[in-house]
Amino acid sequence: MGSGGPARAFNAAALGTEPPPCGEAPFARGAGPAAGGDEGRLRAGLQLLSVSMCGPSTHAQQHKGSHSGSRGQSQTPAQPRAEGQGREAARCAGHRGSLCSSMASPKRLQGLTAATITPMTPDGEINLSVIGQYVDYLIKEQGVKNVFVNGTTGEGLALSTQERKQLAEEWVTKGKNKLDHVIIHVGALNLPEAKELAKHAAVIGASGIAAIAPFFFKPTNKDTLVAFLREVAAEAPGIPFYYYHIPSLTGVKIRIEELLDGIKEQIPTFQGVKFSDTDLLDFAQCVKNNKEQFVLLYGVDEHLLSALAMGASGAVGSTYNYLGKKTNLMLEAFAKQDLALARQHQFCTGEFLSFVFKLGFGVAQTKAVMSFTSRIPMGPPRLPLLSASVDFIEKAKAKMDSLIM
Ligand SMILES: CC(=O)N[C@@H]([C@@H](O)[C@H](O)[C@H](O)CO)[C@@H](O)CC(=O)C(=O)O
Repeated sequence: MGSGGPARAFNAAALGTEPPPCGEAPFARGAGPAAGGDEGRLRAGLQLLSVSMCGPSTHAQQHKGSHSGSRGQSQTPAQPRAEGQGREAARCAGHRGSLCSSMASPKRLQGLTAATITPMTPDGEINLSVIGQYVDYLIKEQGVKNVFVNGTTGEGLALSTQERKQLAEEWVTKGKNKLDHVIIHVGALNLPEAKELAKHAAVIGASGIAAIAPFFFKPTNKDTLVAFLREVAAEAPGIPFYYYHIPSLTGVKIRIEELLDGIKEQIPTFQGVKFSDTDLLDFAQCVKNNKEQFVLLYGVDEHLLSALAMGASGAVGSTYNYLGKKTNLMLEAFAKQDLALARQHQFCTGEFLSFVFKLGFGVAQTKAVMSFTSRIPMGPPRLPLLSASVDFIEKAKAKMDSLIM
């Protein structure tokens, strides 16, 4: 499976194949042997793509009895033991034991990562009581074993620092021995808060941290952005750092190709980018120049197949909460070079999103969709976001039911 699967030439003819309807069984069509000579073009895109479902080792297997004090033993070259890791381990030793069994995983982040929703009670408090159920749902129902906590979908910037810490702790605790990666988004509008959250994430044993660029007072060039990120990353010197690029929301449009040039010298724990943008030229340049060094995770779910063709290492997004299973089938088809089938799965996600976009779709509506698909109550969003309407929920549910069987 994945890059280790039998080499088959890219089926150029399949490019013109009409995809079967959304509900058709996987691998029903287009899986025949290849005719075209474009194998090399896709091979690059396949090499680092490994479907998360196919990864045999679980966090539990990798870390039986481990503690962050011994984390260095299992690191890959991509995660060098950073200076100051001992300091972090020492901090961890002083922290309450149950959280300190370290989520840091020697496995590179790949496959699907769900950008988690923050469950809330009807009166708008964060609802930690359903996180355990949420973890089990993602694994069992969606085949997703990585989470990105307190990001956009998680309303991270609408939460207090205290709430963000509580959520981070709950995800690490409930994900222990179950999830492969718990990445905590620690970005904030001010440096002290981002640093505090980064330090906290390291202490509780998160597998990695990510940060957006601050977006009220914005960095105006690469150097100021790197200076900000460097200070944040330095608070968690033993775990990977990912830059969260989402220019549509931050307005910070510094190109990632430029950012990555020389970044490792500035930020030793820099591991990759969560690329939530549609500039596939920038994305492709990042892959071309840095694929072996960095994890390049794509964040526009409806365009994921295009990013896979460009060589994405994996994806982080909101729809993997409820369309993870479908998207995993797409990754699997892509890894098998069955482009027609991969496209069929992408079209399904696209059909749902295209439908809900017309109704008005954002984080609030994502919460509603997740509530009816998972049957875990996600509650309302926090102001200034408003709850999805009953009309939206009925229409979105009917559409989802027509696509997923
Ligand atoms: C703007 C936005 O919310 N983008 C989503 C996508 O998953 C998005 O919901 C999806 O592609 C539908 O447009 C993610 O990139 C956000 C994300 O990963 C996060 O919650 O941090």
